[in-house]
Amino acid sequence: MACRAVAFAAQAPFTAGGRSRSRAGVAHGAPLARPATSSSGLATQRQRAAGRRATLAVRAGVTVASAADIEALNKHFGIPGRVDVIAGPGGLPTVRLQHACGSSAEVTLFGACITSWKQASGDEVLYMRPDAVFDKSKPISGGIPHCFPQFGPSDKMQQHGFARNVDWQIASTSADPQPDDRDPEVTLVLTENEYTKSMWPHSFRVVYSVALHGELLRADMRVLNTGLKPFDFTAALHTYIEVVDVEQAKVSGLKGLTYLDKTADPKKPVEKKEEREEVTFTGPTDSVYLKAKDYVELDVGSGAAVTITSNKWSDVVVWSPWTAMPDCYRSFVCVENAQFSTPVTLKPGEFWRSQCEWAVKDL
Ligand SMILES: O=P(O)(O)OC[C@H]1O[C@H](O)[C@H](O)[C@@H](O)[C@@H]1O
Repeated sequence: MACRAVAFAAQAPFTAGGRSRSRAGVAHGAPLARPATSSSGLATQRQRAAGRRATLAVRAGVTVASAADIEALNKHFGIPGRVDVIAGPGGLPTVRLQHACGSSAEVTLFGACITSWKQASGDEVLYMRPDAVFDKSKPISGGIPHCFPQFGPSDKMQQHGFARNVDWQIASTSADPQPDDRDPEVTLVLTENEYTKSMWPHSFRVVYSVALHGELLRADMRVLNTGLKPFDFTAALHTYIEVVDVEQAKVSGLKGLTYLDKTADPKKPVEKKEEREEVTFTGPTDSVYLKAKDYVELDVGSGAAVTITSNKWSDVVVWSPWTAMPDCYRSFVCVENAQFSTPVTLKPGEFWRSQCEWAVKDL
């Protein structure tokens, strides 16, 4: 693991001094997916969608966040040029991280969703579904949304839990003062409120840090039981990755694992064994690989792969909706780190921590 950013209280805005120097990236110039909806096409789509939703939000009298709110957050937490609070998609307050090497990432406070991760070349790695909306009427459909405290359907709460459907708070921002290693980072926090308690009667704190280390994206999630009784949870980082075409995409690192095939009925999965060296896509796919290894790779079909290295996430989910989403299924695959097969039990005062790193490599 590379060194962590030194925590830097953002109340005193930090302007990194010293010479500016980019780190060698993971895959400078690696050719990323360029499907029919290319990265630039996607970005344009996203801006258009954002514009549409902003208009709707005003018409409906919904205030996503005023410019003054965003300015105040930026004044408090911004580290100019490295960590900036901006009006993101649909005007949602969004933290933009920019690494000295040219890479960037964006995280919305609504849902703590990583909506964008770009390499230094400007290539977007993540995928935003065309039906994504940014007015808080539903979770953001794309990027890396959270599933917490529930992965999948539940009788007690919405599919995949409430974390992707509520506002998180910025706890801190940082940038490493070492001139060679300026990892911009934001830490977001979610705690219980009346809404979460109506579905899940527990006191908790989720602390989620997102950082850029060169072109590599890093997420660190901690869940703390702040209440007086134990609770169980499941979770996932529901990562949407853009591919050239779903039929050219391949996931490796899953051979030999037992998986739950949820395609027929998510509530009654069928247990199977993965015999394939590379998982390819020829129809709807919804598989939870149990006790997965800490490394999987998604070949996006352009001569590049997204590598996913994790720690403490027990399972990997591979999902393609296929023609159930006719407008977009060809352009993405979800490869998700999940904690599903063994729910985590936390006693009062206990915490669980998991980490994940995404990088791009040439094949
Ligand atoms: O549409 P969403 O609620 O975002 O869920 C999208 C998908 O997420 C996961 O990958 C699950 O395994 C699927 O069963 C589910 O359909």
